[in-house]
Amino acid sequence: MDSFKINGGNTLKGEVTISGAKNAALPILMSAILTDEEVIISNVPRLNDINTTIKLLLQLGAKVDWIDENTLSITAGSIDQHIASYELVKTMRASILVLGPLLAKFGHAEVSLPGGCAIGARPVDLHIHGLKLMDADIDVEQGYIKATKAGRLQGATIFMDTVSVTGTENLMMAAALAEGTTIIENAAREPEIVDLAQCLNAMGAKVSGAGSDMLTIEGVEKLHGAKYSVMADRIETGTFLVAAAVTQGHIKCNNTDPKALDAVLSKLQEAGADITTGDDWIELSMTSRPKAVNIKTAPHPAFPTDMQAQFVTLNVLAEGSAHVTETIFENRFMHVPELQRMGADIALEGNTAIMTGVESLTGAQVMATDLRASASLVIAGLVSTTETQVDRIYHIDRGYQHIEDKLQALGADIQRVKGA
Ligand SMILES: CC(=O)N[C@H]1[C@@H](OP(=O)(O)OP(=O)(O)OC[C@H]2O[C@@H](n3ccc(=O)[nH]c3=O)[C@H](O)[C@@H]2O)O[C@H](CO)[C@@H](O)[C@@H]1O
Ligand SMILES: C=C(OP(=O)(O)O)C(=O)O
Repeated sequence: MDSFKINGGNTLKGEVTISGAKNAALPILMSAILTDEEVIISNVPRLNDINTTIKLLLQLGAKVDWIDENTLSITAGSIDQHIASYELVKTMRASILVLGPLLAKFGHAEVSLPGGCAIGARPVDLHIHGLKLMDADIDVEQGYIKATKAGRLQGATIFMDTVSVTGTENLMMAAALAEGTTIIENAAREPEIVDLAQCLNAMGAKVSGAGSDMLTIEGVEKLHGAKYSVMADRIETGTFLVAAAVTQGHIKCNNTDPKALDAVLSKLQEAGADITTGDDWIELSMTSRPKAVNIKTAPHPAFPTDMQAQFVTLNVLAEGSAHVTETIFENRFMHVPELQRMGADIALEGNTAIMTGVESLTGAQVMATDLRASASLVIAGLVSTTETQVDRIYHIDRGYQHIEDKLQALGADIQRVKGA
């Protein structure tokens, strides 16, 4: 397993190009299942999760080719399998996103239940409930969700008890080919939902209301091919901005969308960062130690859970004390014990971490447990006074394209050490 060796102390300076968003690309790639025609998707990040998605589409029988470094061509007309196996689903929970498209297009889907992961139980009951309301027959047997529908799914009004991002996406994709109109109430409002809706509409779907908590999807009989470019990764952007802030650096993130990062930018400003934005760039300059900031995660447009771990690291090094409360996932503080081993002062009380900033951290051998926890440990390594080794970085490779190359270009001393 690969690890990172980081020698902290360098100030991050320069420009970084932000990649396409993992969490938008995954549902968009799956949406190609809904049409027999070719879908060309650009700004696709080169990530392990994308490789897993391609493997899954190929196993189903789709034709998938890279046209250039970040552009994929997918033709799903040849799909003749409808099963997403445990082997793939266990490495990527987002594989659940094949359920809606396969069922809507072929009337049959078998998808392994994803099970829990390091950050929480992560059930998929809302996905199943919504599809049942659309008249699908669904059984859970031997660890698999087995869904069938003779004829087209039926439009329905679906109230989501809890705001779910992939739940909303799965139902939106299923509804695109259903007979009649589907209304999704208490829908997720994340920018990635808007991106998927725009891609579906480019394929001929009739989705409106994306970005609000009520989606209306008028089902159509057929979708057609399209060309679509994936939105920028707001979490990658936020991660680089926090990394620059803790090193008291000055960076510009290009190819990104400041409008998708309101909550994060406002917390960085509260921490003392000077932020300037343009249509597709964000510049951050930090000339002093950050000030501690209180955070509470919640669905968009509130502060994203996927930026929580990075802000814990910022607070660990900040002037003052702060609370970080995680309201989305029940176990998303796995980075805390690792940061404590580097000298962080953090107390955990239920779903709240209470941090009192220290002036510096010392390096240690630490273990990445999930994607954003890994990012927070890398950021801690950038400012620690002795060498940090972050193990199990396959987690980080799920969601950050060439993170060490991008950090090196900004002046960080970080090396990938190849493992067995
Ligand atoms: C691939 C992708 O886009 N992943 C993102 C997506 O994950 P994901 O879509 O899996 O997360 P959800 O929005 O579904 O989860 C939100 C909450 O709803 C609960 N829940 C969800 C579905 C369900 O059927 N039943 C249920 O109870 C979850 O356990 C969690 O407590 O949104 C999360 C919340 O912004 C992000 O952290 C992930 O990065
Ligand atoms: C939790 C995340 O991803 P996933 O839902 O794919 O596990 C994430 O992107 O931070």
